[in-house]
Amino acid sequence: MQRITPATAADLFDIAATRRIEQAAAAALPAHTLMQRAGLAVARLAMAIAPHARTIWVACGPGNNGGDGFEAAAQLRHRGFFPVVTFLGEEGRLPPDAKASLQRARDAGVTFAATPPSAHELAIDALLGIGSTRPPEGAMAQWLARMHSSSQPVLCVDVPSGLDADTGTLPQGASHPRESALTCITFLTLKPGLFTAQGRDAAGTIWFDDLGCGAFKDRPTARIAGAPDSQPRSHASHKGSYGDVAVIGGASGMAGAALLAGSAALHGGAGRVFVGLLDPNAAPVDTAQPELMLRDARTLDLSGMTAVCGCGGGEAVRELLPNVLYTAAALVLDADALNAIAADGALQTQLSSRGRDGAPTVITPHPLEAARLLNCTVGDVQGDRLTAARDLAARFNVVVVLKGSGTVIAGGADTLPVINLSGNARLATAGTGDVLAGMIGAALAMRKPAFDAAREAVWLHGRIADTWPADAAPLTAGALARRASD
Ligand SMILES: NC(=O)C1=CN([C@@H]2O[C@H](COP(=O)(O)OP(=O)(O)OC[C@H]3O[C@@H](n4cnc5c(N)ncnc54)[C@H](OP(=O)(O)O)[C@@H]3O)[C@@H](O)[C@H]2O)[C@@H](O)CC1
Ligand SMILES: [K+]
Repeated sequence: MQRITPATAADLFDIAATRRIEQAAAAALPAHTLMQRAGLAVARLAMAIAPHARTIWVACGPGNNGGDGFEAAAQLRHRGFFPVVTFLGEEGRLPPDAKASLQRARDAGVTFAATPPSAHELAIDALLGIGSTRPPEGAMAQWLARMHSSSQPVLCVDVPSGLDADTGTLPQGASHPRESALTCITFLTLKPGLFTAQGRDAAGTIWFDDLGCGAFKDRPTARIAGAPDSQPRSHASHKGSYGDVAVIGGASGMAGAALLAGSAALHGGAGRVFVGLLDPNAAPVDTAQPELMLRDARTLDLSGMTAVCGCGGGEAVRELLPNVLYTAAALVLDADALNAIAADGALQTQLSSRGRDGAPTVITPHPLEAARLLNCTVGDVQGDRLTAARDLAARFNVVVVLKGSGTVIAGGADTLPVINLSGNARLATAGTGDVLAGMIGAALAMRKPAFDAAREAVWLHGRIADTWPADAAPLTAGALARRASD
């Protein structure tokens, strides 16, 4: 059993691949072995979470997820605990594994009840796993709401019931659990939906158990990539070794966004950082960051530079985009640059031919910007973030950083997308996106391949938030930028 952390590197498998893997694993073992192992793993984790529990409520559904619950209840009873099982299903329609485990729970002397116990110290959610086909309703929805409104911990079996294990979406109106009390133990494969969209909030702390089946020979859907390797700088290097970044943005009243991106590029390790401001009346120097070389955006020659374009760009950035797309040696497009491209077919054509020509290009949309670029709704993007990121990457021949909970980094068809696990809600504050764009710019300027530059910067950006002291002042974008070298 392994706890999944932001530093974990592993492949993710969708439901279809998980089914194939489960079939192959089951065929290689005596009947019911997988479910017995799954139930034992649930019981062990339950005992670790609530070692002094008097009552453990095990809510079991109509399929094999419920079977895992019966099996866990049997194992808990054997160890002196008092599980109370509530079962929502028909015994006659249970799959064979679950039926066998139901009998094992009965044989172990587990208590069965028609309604949840009046009090419990731990709830085990074994209602639905990867076989969820529709939103939970009636008693199932009520039981889930009851678990999630209780102050007692919840242990989800395989996936939180109702969560789409491929996309991480929860049915509309699903009760929203509190992360602190949530644990999920998932079996055989790590599923992408646990790590993006609503998955992270719904699952809480995630544990993985391969049920003794080892590594799998199936095509992963995506992966979690863990911490990037740190590469020490060689002693015989100089500022030219780390490249030039030019931030293009900061229209009237929005200079701060461009300065934040510049600061992040600087602290992220770029050799020299120019900030090309779009506001002709902008101050000629940032006295707080004199290392930043402030220029009029229209005067910068971007050939040989990495441009970070769009931060605080307003409408003004639009007129510069044809030149930026044409000349920048490497490019990060953010915010207003993306909005301008979404509204202009000619810029879209230019962007995709730039990518086709092999010029390193990263776009960093949040879901609304992604929806504009894909000409769909935010709901469509959030309903399947992996597909949205892959579609954008394919359409524009770029590396895509689709921001949000479980940021997705997608590249070409032969690159497995990555879901990033570092970061938290401290990043939900103005300017953190500008900082990310600057950090990616610094990594590109150091001539890292675009996908690696994006993945590493996203991870580091999140890690700063994860390591921000709980008792410190709130994390501001300025402070985030200054720690970009961490
Ligand atoms: N076999 C093994 O040894 C192992 C199995 N494992 C475990 O099996 C799980 C997969 O089992 P599974 O395929 O039976 O699917 P599961 O999620 O239990 O649900 C299917 C049932 O729910 C029903 N249903 C669907 N939605 C519903 C709703 N909203 N409200 C009410 N009912 C709803 C659906 O009915 P139907 O849609 O057909 O009407 C069907 O009856 C997997 O996640 C893991 O926990 C692992 O431990 C490895 C070892
Ligand atoms: K479940």
